[in-house]
Amino acid sequence: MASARSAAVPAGTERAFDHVLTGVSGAGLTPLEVLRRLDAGPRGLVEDEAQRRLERYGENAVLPRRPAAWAWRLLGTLRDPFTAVLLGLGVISAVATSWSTACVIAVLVAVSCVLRSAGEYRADRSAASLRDLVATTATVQRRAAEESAPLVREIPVEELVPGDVVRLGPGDMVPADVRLLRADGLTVHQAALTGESAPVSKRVPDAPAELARPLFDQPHLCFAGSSVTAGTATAVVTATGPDTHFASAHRGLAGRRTGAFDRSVNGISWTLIRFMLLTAPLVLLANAVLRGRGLETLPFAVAVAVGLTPEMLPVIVTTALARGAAELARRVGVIVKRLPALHDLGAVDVLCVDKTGTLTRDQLAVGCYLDAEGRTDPAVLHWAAVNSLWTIQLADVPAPDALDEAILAAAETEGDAAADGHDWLASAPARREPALSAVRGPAVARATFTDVNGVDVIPFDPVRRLVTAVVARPDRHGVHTLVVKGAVEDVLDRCAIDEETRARVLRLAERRAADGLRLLAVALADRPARTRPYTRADERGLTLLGIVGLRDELAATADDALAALARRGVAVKVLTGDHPGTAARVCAELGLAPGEIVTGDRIDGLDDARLAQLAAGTAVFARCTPAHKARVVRALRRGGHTVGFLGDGVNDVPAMHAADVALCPRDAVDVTREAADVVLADKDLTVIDAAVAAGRRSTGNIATYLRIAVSSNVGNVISMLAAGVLLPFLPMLPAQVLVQNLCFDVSQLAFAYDRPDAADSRRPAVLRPYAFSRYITVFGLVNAGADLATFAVLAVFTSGQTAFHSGWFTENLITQALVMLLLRTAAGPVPSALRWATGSLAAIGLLLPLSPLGAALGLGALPLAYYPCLLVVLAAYGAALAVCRRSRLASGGA
Ligand SMILES: Nc1ncnc2c1ncn2[C@@H]1O[C@H](COP(=O)(O)OP(=O)(O)OP(=O)(O)O)[C@@H](O)[C@H]1O
Ligand SMILES: [Mg+2]
Repeated sequence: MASARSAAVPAGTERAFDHVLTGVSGAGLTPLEVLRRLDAGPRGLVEDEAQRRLERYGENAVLPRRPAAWAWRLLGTLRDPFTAVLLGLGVISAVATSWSTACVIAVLVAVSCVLRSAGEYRADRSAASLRDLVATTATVQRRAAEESAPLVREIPVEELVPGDVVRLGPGDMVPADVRLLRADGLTVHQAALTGESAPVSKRVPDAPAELARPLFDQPHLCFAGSSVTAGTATAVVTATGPDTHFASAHRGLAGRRTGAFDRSVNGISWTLIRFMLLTAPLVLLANAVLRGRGLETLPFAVAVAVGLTPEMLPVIVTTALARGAAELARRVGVIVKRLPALHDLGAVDVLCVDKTGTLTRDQLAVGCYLDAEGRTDPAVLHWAAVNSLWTIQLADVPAPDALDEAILAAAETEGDAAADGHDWLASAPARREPALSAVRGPAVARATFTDVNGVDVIPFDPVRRLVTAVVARPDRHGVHTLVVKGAVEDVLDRCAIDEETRARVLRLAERRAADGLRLLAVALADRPARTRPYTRADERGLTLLGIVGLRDELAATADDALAALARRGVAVKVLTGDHPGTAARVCAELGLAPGEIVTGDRIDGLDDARLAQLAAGTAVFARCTPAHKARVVRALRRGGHTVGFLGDGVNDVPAMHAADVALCPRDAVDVTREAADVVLADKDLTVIDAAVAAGRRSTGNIATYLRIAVSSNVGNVISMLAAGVLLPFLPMLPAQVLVQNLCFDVSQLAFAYDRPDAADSRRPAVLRPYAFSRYITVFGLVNAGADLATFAVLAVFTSGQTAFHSGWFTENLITQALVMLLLRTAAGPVPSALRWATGSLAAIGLLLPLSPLGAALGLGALPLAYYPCLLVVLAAYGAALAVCRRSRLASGGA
């Protein structure tokens, strides 16, 4: 595969370590040789050298972090379907040599593109600054100077350079392409590169023969874009940023999942475009059949079609979402990393959460330690502590784990209390291990044991649900002791016990779990000492010691948050890896009726359709592996729900990817934060309610725009068709139609600043194309009625097309302003943006026909007698709107 990599590097590019890269993956170099070729060492780069390399090779980012240039942004907006349709119509007008229409369409396209790129630029900038707040870091080992001791510290991922020595632990993103120097039980998830969903194990290979495998299967290489699911490692960076395999595979691809937002906005856009494409032939046909007009009506038909296009939709959407996101960040510290996720959040009707650290505080305290008979036995706690201690000690990156922390703290207290009774816990002096004391603080460091020595670790993973520490005991020469702790069922599966004992221990666990305790079983096995590493295959034939029970406090605001979500019509489901009994108790305490609890094994036995059925009616899923969680989420989505997932662990990542919108607390591990669309300021769950409400408000504003824009456009088309047939001339000149349309569009931007009715955010808000249809029909007809009344007035008071055009133009703009004020959903005071917009519309409507610009457009002054009559028509129109709204004749919408 060496050739594959070298082939990917363009010839003649002087990238830093091409020679090394090819060598690294192919030639079976030893770690030391790799380091030498990278001009690096196992102790890490010197800071100055790292700085030089950063300047030379650039930031370690796949895409440049600078916002795109203006020209690119403008070009990008041309790709949107509305703009494309407008441009198409412009070309048709040009071909028909209707130059004025073509020019006005060009102006329209330009205005909408400029507005749109300005809106997107602002939105991108604020989203980027929000994202920076939750950016991921890499653990790097560097030295201040050549002779200084190496220092392990966190740096922004972008500052990594080739030759850097990095540490990897569970929950880390692999920050660049790296070559492993040392690895311990490392498994990584490389789905982003290979599409393979199961994690693969990585290690420093024993035999060079293994290096002949395909690139991504090579055991000693890890790649940017993958993440660590279990185990730890130390590695040297071989390629960064655009040189990584991830970058070459994803060049130009956004690679995001499509959520509810993309589906609904795309759906609406295409419905409208289809409708619009139908209008032009209809206008042509009506004029041809009833008036015998020919192709000379083409520019008019085109203008009517353009008038129907809500080309400001993308601008409104971006502005409304960006405003919502900025407000959330300011008010409750919730960070929306991807704007459409805010809409999806408002649409969520099922929120799945994990238990520990989400519903509970993840501040555990040991509640009991029992032998297999249910009697208190300090030896159980002791061995659990030995396991915790060495799991932490032997990891390259000590990963904080509340469970292990609690066990060590309890063991220390127990040791102090029984200092003379038990000799299993040495009191002092403690052997302070730098890695541990750095992470844990003094309390844990004191609990170090002097009588056992860690040899190896088989790290925890959420599928196996257990962790093994291998230790050597001073009193047993030539023997290694495997200390295993983990989920009761999974440890029992690996113990040499009879069915009866197994059943008894399971019952004991059941009883304790019903008290809400988290349970771990502890087991031992002696093996002849060896130097070969221990593997999962060694975890069998164990002797059961007993179980440790840990208590976890409920999160302070969890019950309030769940109640608030229920009021908003969001069903909460718990997906946990824990014991069903523990999960049931926690849910009951939170007032969440657990009902029947479904376990992971049961999920395995169901096909997708049956699972979808079951999932809809189940509130708690226990003993779930990461894959189970993801399957449940997918099943719920298939059942028509919009699903959010809130989790904080590596084991939640697959489910987060499967959900419409993924949430995590700010202190979650890197992969989880990377997978999340929405990052919560802290573990206070009540902010989710605020976020959901903000999402629904943004969606509400977009829906208001759509309802009003589309219904008045529909009204206009009906009037145009009617007038076209009734009049001996065109009811409006193409340029007039387009100018009027431009005024409508720009004024409607104000809806992004409205605050919709609170009642609107009481249920999940989804934009559905067909939900608007009744509303649009009713108000479209009322609008057309006002136009026809105006035609009658004009017929009485005026003659000639200029006066007719002017009269209708004035009426149209003022009715539009009325509609905007009367049909907005909010009951509160009119925001100033909307006051300005409607005021300006009315002013333009009244004054433009009198101005020189009006004259250029073919408009002119109107007889004074027209105005009082117009007032009567407007009053009647306003009254009709109010009646329709009140009678809920036209309910529907978002
Ligand atoms: N450090 C550990 N050592 C041993 N066993 C553990 C450890 N952490 C978790 N387990 C076991 O693995 C099971 C699943 O843990 P995991 O962290 O995967 O659960 P989860 O899905 O995150 O659940 P939760 O909803 O409680 O967060 C736990 O119930 C426990 O029995
Ligand atoms: Mg968890």
